[in-house]
Amino acid sequence: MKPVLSVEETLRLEDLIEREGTSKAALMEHAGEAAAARVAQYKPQHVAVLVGFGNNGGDGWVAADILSHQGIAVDVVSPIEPNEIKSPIARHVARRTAGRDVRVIVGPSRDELVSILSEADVVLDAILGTGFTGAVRPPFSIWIPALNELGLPVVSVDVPSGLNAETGAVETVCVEATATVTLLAPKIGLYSGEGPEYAGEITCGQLYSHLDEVIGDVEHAAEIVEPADLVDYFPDLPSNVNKYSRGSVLVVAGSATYPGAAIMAAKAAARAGAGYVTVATPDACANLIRMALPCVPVVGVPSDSRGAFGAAAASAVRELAHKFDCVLCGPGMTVTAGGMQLVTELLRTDVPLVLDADALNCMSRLAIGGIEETPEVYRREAPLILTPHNKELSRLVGDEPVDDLGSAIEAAQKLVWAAGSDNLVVIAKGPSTAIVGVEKVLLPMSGPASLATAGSGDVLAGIVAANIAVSHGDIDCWELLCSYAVAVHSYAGHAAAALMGERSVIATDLIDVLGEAMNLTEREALRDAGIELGD
Ligand SMILES: NC(=O)C1=CN([C@@H]2O[C@H](COP(=O)(O)OP(=O)(O)OC[C@H]3O[C@@H](n4cnc5c(N)ncnc54)[C@H](OP(=O)(O)O)[C@@H]3O)[C@@H](O)[C@H]2O)[C@H](O)CC1
Ligand SMILES: [K+]
Repeated sequence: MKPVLSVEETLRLEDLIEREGTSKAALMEHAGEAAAARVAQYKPQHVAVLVGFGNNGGDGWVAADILSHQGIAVDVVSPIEPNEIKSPIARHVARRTAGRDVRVIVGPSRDELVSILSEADVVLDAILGTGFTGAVRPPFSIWIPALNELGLPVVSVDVPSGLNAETGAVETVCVEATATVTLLAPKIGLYSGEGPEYAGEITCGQLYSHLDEVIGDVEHAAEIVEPADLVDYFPDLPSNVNKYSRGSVLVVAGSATYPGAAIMAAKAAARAGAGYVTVATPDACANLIRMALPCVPVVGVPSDSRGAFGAAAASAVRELAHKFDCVLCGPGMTVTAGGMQLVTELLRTDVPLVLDADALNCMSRLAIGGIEETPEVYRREAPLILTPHNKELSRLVGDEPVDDLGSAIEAAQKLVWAAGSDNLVVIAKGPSTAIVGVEKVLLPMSGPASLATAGSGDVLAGIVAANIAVSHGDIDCWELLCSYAVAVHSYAGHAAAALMGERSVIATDLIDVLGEAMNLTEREALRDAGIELGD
């Protein structure tokens, strides 16, 4: 797993490295080397380097020098003369580079800038990095749209200029990068808010060879899950299993209004490897679900007058629950008094539990204000996995706004820290999903746009429940198990898009390709771990 840092954590890390004997000036030289190496991959003959006033600009000046030594024509565009740069280390490298074989253009007009950029094969964006805040001021507010309009390949240093490295917010304008070389460790803003939209392909510049020895001493905002991290998470399928010992899931879901959610969650759980899946659903929709799922037993429990779980459903489901390796509750159930009783009862059982969709909305109504104020409601011994999207997560923490990765992580941490249990994990779903446990925040591979379709969350909930059931509790890190489930879901998005076209994917397509998605996840993990693949 690769740590992802906030801006403050990055500064702490730089200080730590300096104390170990590597100066910030030396880090800037390595940053410039990493940026130059990424630009050189485009095999350019002519490069334009846009530099700002700070150290991000310093990295650009170093890169310009290296690229010109490789025989590439380099134009450096700066808002001020090298001598006027305030940061001593950036000023030093700027003056050094200006004395070499590069063309330096200071303070060009918009038209001059466009004509310089038009000659370049690749542009290096070293305007603004982690020191940027607020709205982009002139002249960069003129440079950035002019650059974007040309549509050239752009490599950004550390973060695309205009992106807030902490929040991923773009207030006014931001460089649309083809690639970003982030320095030392990825910045959280690249994965949050609008970061993924602007950053292009993210690689990390290795500036310090002993990073592994010091990074543990700096707290980090999150960790990126790499394919190889999942190499131990492929459930075996030994020949001596039966349908029960493979892992059983009870899906408590559906209502007369939303029977389809129960169908998708149950089918996804079965396709994701659970040997025995049963649906408990209100009587009102039980027959419909039976017809749709011939391979799944469907137990009808008392409905209310609207065809949702009624008051007597809770005790009926509690009786059933303890016979299963995992219970998934929520898809399509709607929020009713019966549903709230049901969720309360399930939280009291000792069966691993996944709460999704309206089970989360029921849960948020079990307390006034944020549910984290009354953690006894959801604190339990057995694993509890919550799978909220931003709105559901916001309701769980007393309607505090949750609108980007950072605020989602914060809200999820409130919940897990209040309960203080290793067995509680929040899968905070969004364009970038975070998996939040007491000690870890993991960022699994983000999924393709094809996953943004109704029912996609029901499918993910089914995959999570199946993997919990299949593991039979033999798991030392629930966050990684959830990352595996999210990765399978993402690969299903890719596989379904390849078959159907990205715009056409619907949730049932994801279920149909789950087998292929599990194979893809496994193959990628083995390849990343350097394990030879058979034919
Ligand atoms: N992580 C590492 O190990 C290393 C990172 N390096 C690089 O350094 C930058 C951070 O450098 P810093 O000097 O702190 O900040 P920036 O260069 O990103 O930006 C500061 C300048 O930007 C101006 N600024 C700030 N906000 C705005 C705005 N809204 N509009 C226009 N200009 C803005 C600011 O001007 P002030 O007037 O506010 O002072 C500064 O001039 C990091 O990202 C890496 O690229 C080092 O190479 C060392 C290794
Ligand atoms: K930049």
